[in-house]
Amino acid sequence: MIAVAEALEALFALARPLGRETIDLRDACGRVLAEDAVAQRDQPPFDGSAMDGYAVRAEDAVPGKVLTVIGESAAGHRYHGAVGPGEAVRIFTGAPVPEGAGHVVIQEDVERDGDRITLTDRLGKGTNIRPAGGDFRVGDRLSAPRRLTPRDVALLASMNIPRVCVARAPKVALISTGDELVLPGDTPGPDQIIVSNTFGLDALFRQAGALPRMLPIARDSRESLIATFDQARDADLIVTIGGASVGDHDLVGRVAAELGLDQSFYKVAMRPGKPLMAGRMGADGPMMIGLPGNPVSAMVCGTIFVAPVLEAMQGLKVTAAPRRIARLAHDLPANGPREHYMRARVEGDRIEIFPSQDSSLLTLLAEANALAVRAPGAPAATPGDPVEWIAF
Ligand SMILES: Nc1nc2c(c(=O)[nH]1)N[C@H]1C(S)=C(S)[C@@H](COP(=O)(O)OP(=O)(O)OC[C@H]3O[C@@H](n4cnc5c(N)ncnc54)[C@H](O)[C@@H]3O)O[C@H]1N2
Ligand code: MOO
Repeated sequence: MIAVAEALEALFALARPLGRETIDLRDACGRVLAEDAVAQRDQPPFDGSAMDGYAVRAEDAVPGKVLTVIGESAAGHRYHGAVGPGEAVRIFTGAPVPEGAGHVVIQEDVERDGDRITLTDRLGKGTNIRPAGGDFRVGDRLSAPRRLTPRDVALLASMNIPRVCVARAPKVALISTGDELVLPGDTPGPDQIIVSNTFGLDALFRQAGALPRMLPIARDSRESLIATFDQARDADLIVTIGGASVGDHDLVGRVAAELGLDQSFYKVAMRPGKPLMAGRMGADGPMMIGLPGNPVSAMVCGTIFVAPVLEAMQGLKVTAAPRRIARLAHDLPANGPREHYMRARVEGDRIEIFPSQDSSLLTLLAEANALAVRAPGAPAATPGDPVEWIAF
């Protein structure tokens, strides 16, 4: 058995960065920017008004001043001309500030009578003018690599970048194994259950920017597994679920070896997740990660191992899930010899670790928002003790 950190290192060594592709900006959210995006223009492209009001010369922006309105500047339609002494241009938010103007007096600070305005004595401090290029300038960059957020998409749009170069999304073939499994919506036989973690992992991998494909459930036979693996040849990563342990029907390791798996490791000193395996299906074949079948084990291993691998494949920093510290809400017994990832809830800086950690319990899985991490052999802890945790 190897330690979690060693397993992660071995996985990162197996993960190969994928190529790039150029896609429409509307499809870019959640993808990883592979090349710096470069602004094609200044924003704003002109000195613009931040408010509805009157553009006046800086020296005319004094309480009590009486000015003559000579025209209008609206968003999309500038005033062609300059503002002279004693003059004002009616202006609206987003409109170009006319030449000569150094201040926009908001309309609430003005009394208007025909073409004449009188500035009241309430004039605010700022000029209400947004300088040209004050947001970004042509040539400014959004640096790669970076997972694009909806906010990034807004910025890229305003930089006039309709298509972006992103890392290709890793193709993940998800293989569930077991005679006992049927899909949600099917009618299970008396000894059957519904696949669950396959769907959880599918969602998790999508969040990590991958394109998972759920293959038909492989039955507990060599032939069925071989046929299913065969459908996964074009994947970047094959993730199997179940059949990883030592039972008579746990065939994944044996069949994968028969199909050319060059195994990197099998078994990790962690709880849950011990029977994890990984390797590559031949020199040019897909990477393979075999997850344990227990629903919690599969989701924990998906979070701790597979999601970071998917990030690495997309060119993001090669790093383990970040850990934070919270204060324990109760007593906790000493840990055993394996690193323990315990379902927990974090509220503020307080962590409550669930009393049952049975790796089959999906209700507690859904209830958790954190995995408390306990080092091998950690001594008993008491309320207020610091505990490391990972978002889950
Ligand atoms: N004698 C031993 N028995 C077991 C050991 C051991 O070291 N010695 N390890 C235990 C540990 S730890 C785990 S974890 C499990 C993992 O076993 P497998 O990876 O072989 O998983 P299965 O036996 O196929 O399934 C376990 C459990 O999970 C259910 N399952 C499987 N796939 C799914 C799915 N896609 N969706 C929902 N549920 C699934 C399956 O029905 C079983 O109940 O082995 C222990 N045993
Ligand atoms: O380690 Mo198994 O993964 O406990 O449930």
